[in-house]
Amino acid sequence: MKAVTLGPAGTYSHRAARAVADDVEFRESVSAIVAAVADGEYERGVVPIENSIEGSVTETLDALSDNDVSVTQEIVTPIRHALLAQSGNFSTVASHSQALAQCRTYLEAEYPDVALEAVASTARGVERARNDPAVAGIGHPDNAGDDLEIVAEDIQDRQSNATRFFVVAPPSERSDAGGKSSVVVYPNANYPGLLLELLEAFAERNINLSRIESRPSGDRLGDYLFHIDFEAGLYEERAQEALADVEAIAEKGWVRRLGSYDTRHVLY
Ligand SMILES: O=C(O)C(=O)Cc1ccccc1
Repeated sequence: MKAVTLGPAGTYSHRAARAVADDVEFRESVSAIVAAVADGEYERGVVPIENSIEGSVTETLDALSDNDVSVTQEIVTPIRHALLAQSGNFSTVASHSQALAQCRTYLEAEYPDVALEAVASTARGVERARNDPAVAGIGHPDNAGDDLEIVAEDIQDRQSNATRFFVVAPPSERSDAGGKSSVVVYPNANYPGLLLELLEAFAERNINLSRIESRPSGDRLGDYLFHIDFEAGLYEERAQEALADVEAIAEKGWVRRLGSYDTRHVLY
């Protein structure tokens, strides 16, 4: 199976993608990965959706509402960041914006004067460090190779740092089987109690929500769509009933069923 994920080689996304495919290719942005799967170029894509320290990856949420894809699995992995450089003497730290944010307190305490540079991925930051002695990268310690020093390990601000990835697939792969499901809801309406009604559709059927995120629709200020993850499979009657209610509430907008899936924990 051929999968596409965030590159170059060595990103956390790459490590997660290896658990689902033997053949992994790369793109430089989450939107490009989801679009490549929607276009049928790849059978699977692996994208970060949420981190335990930094929260949602908004680019992923937006790509999921803008493209017709399904979610076939979620992968949860621990994230342990290392600082990699040619020596301890550097003036810039380059990494993915999420990695820089996950190490914010450490960097402020240990390197208050360095410049922070957000690049497309952690592996891209490590590549910057490999090419420039004034730059350090933050990434998985395996990226050090023979030419970079591991200046510090486990530099994330909390010891427990986990990221959740979605495995995305073409819409034809959408499944109703699985312990969890994800939907995107655009009510295209705004009245007191709208969100309460959406939540009641699940609460009344004893369906636990594991996440709800609002994202601006992009059409006008104050207009939102909602990303909802819940702990039931779409094959279950209670889930079908809840979504029938949600669809009625969103009659002026739309509901996108990303599908049902199971969770896989990947350690590396
Ligand atoms: O840049 C990477 O390595 C990614 O895969 C994105 C990311 C960044 C920080 C934590 C988890 C995933």
